[in-house]
Amino acid sequence: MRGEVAVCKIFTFDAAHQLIGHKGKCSNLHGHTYRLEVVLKGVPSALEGQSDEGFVIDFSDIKAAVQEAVVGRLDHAFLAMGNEPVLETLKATGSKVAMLSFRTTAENLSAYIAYELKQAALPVYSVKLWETPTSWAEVLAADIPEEGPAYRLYGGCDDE
Ligand SMILES: Nc1nc2c(c(=O)[nH]1)N=C([C@H](O)[C@H](O)COP(=O)(O)OP(=O)(O)OP(=O)(O)O)CN2
Ligand SMILES: [Zn+2]
Repeated sequence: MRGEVAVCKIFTFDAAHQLIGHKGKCSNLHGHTYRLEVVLKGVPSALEGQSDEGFVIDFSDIKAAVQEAVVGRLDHAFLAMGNEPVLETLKATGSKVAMLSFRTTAENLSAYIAYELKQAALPVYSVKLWETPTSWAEVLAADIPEEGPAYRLYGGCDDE
């Protein structure tokens, strides 16, 4: 839309996961320092003299909203599909688990994050999730179906 500007806030979080059935080393329990790039788009506020004048959205408000909606849940957690043998032990010993109920690929995680941020009423344009310094997945908010990301067709969500 005319006059729109994109703004981006970057986050990092640490998490563990295991891709059961992966043909390579990612079938092992392992961890990543994920880098999350959240891009929001909108027309900068024209409200003269207001705190938000000239902002699409205050970076500090993005930080708080993204932390609340996703990062707090994922940081220092085991990202679980539900089929990982280690899951019962983690639960029994009180370790932090984010029960996502989808295969925890970068593709699915970026779709999950974009969907959650949309649900939190943020004007999300895209979400890019770096799993390693050389691997990322990106989802455009406009490409997420109304009923939620494709992983919901073969997995549930939020059944912690
Ligand atoms: N399309 C996808 N492929 C892979 C995913 C994924 O989410 N989507 N995930 C993995 C593993 O989780 C793995 O941890 C990351 O794989 P990779 O980039 O191969 O990791 P490396 O440490 O080998 O990275 P290099 O920079 O190439 O050393 C696997 N595939
Ligand atoms: Zn991995």
